[in-house]
Amino acid sequence: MTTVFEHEQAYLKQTYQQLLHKQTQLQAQQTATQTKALAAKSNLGSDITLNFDTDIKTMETLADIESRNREIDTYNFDRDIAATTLAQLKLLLEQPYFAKVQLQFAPTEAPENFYIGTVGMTDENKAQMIIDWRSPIAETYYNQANGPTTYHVGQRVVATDLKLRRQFEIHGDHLLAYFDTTIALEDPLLQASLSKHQTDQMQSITATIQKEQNTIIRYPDVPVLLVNGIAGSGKTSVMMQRIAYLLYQKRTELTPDAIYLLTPNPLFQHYISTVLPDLGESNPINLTWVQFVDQLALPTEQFTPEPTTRQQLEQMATDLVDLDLQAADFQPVMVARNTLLSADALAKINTQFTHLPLGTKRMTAVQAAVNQALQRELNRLAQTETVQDELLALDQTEQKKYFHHLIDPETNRAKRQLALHYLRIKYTDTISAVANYSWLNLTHISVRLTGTGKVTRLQWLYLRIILTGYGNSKAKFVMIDEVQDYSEAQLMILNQFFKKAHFMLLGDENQAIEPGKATFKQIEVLFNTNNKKTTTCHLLTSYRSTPEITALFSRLAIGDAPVKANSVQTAGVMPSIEVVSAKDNYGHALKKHIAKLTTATGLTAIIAANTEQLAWLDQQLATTPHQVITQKSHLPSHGTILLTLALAKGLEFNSVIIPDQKQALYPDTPLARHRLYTAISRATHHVSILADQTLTPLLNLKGAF
Ligand SMILES: Nc1ncnc2c1ncn2[C@@H]1O[C@H](COP(=O)(O)OP(=O)(O)OP(=O)(O)O)[C@@H](O)[C@H]1O
Repeated sequence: MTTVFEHEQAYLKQTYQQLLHKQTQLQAQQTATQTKALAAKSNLGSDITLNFDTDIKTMETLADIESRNREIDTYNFDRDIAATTLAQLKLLLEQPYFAKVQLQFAPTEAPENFYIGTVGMTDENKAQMIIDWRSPIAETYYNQANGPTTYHVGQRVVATDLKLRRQFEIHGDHLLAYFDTTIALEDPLLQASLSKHQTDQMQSITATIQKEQNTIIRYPDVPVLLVNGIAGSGKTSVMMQRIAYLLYQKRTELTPDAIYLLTPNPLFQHYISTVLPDLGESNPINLTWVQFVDQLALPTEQFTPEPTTRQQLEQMATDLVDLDLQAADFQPVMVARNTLLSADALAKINTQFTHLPLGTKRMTAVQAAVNQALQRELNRLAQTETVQDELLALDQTEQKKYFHHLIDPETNRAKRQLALHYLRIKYTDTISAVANYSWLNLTHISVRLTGTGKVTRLQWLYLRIILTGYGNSKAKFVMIDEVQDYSEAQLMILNQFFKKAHFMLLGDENQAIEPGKATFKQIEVLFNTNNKKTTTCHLLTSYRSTPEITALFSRLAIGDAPVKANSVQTAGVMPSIEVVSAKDNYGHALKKHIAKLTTATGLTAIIAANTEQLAWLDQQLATTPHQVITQKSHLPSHGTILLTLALAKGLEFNSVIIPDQKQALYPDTPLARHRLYTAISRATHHVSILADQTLTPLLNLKGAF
């Protein structure tokens, strides 16, 4: 009689062979398509007679080219589909699936097996061989409850009976182990995954997503989803899995370029960059706040560096309604070095629309009038002898540049049309400047509105948004990780800039390490605008840190509700807290800790409170091997690194050393408490806190250890 293990191993081998077979077939098919596409491309030149002598001939030639291009497009489409499937097969050949559920849909029916993998795959007969972890049926695996259960197919709830929930450890076609599981805390695959050493890049959590995390990943599409979770509870992981889930669920309408991801810094961007490709999906647009603002190419005005408050932006919006635009609030529109519309003329156009409130509606109306004037001017210029002579004097290269073919206008009308086309290209910059409201002097308006002679970058940007409707209306989702690091003003801007997008905001108030950032209450109020409602979810289990480390950082947590943090990691070692006395050498003690914690695998991070402390530590460690990590670095896979707390945000390390040099770095203030909480919670297994003579009062945890 075959054992369960033998049976599963045989099934795995069979599935693996099917995957290999499919791969071979697709590769052959792809080569054939490529050959056909190449033949069609090379025939394009020889089969088609290029004739641009007259308008009619030109149209016929273009139609011919168009039909050939369509043929090539079809080949390209087939090739792209095959390439996607081949990429999915590559993923599956590493691990065909990680779990199986056995479901019985009716007492009279036999239970059915469903094998769950990173992506779904059908066999030669189009029968489902592996189901995607994001498919409705896979929900039964993540619900983590054997017996009668349900899953969702759109709005429909399907009832079923989960007879078996089996997890696999698989490498290629080798079954290493299998576990039949019933409840979350006994999840052996989770324990196996957590006990592995952390790598320099974040890993996906597909096989071990926990129930509370699954609820968020599969949460219905709501306008604003706020995830409030303790350190290491999987917020970033959940965010990445939800992106993959949304891309699967909305695959006919959502592409990665309609998803924006706001992350703390470039080091973190690199850290998470392989998660989605490992799930068979492309990365969305990933920006830090600084990159977001930079790509908006704001003018290089002298903005005041003072922080911007929500109240200032709100006041600006209120005052704008009553503002009477003057000539100085406009900038002339120039065409061919001549003034088409002076500032006075623009102010006059504005007065025609004062029945509309000052804001996007009024500015759209003014813009339409400005655009009409511009088009009239281009029409007029197209009829002038100067422009027509300029047109006829274009050499062959220039003609191809402007028209993609050579021109030979036979009638005046044809000449005029070609001249207009030529002018529209020649003055593209002017046309787009008009479309981008360059005729508004936003700096002048913002200075008038603030009334202080000073304007911040955010005030300027906000004015542009509320006055001209500036923003990105193509983005469908905006995910903001570490949302506690954003001020109310920044969030107001993001909310208005991405006005059509749905938001997912993830953070931990206890990790707000800079002053002046938005609280979760403020975030909720701020996003509860325009009939939007914020839905809040909580994550209270730490997957990163051992119970001992989780206990230490959760004691530092402050908030409305006490943090009921727990850890699913197996027990580890107690954090070490050492106070180096005046007669001992602090640098020497530090090196001793580094030597103890640096292992062949995993990273040891020395987290400096700020750049000054980092420079000091770097000097102290001149003879100890370590790497200073900057924004542009990539994390090494092992060894000792030195980095600031700001850069360590969102990352994790096997061991963390927190040098509390001179104790003043972590005084008893809420902000210092957040900073220490954040630093400690970066550790998975070991924490060493090393104080110079006096221990921070924050760690005066009587009876804690
Ligand atoms: N369900 C899970 N299965 C396996 N590992 C998990 C799971 N959830 C989280 N982890 C692991 O726990 C660690 C912390 O996850 P993550 O960085 O996503 O948490 P976070 O809440 O964003 O952390 P922080 O806010 O402290 O930066 C990661 O190593 C992640 O892989």
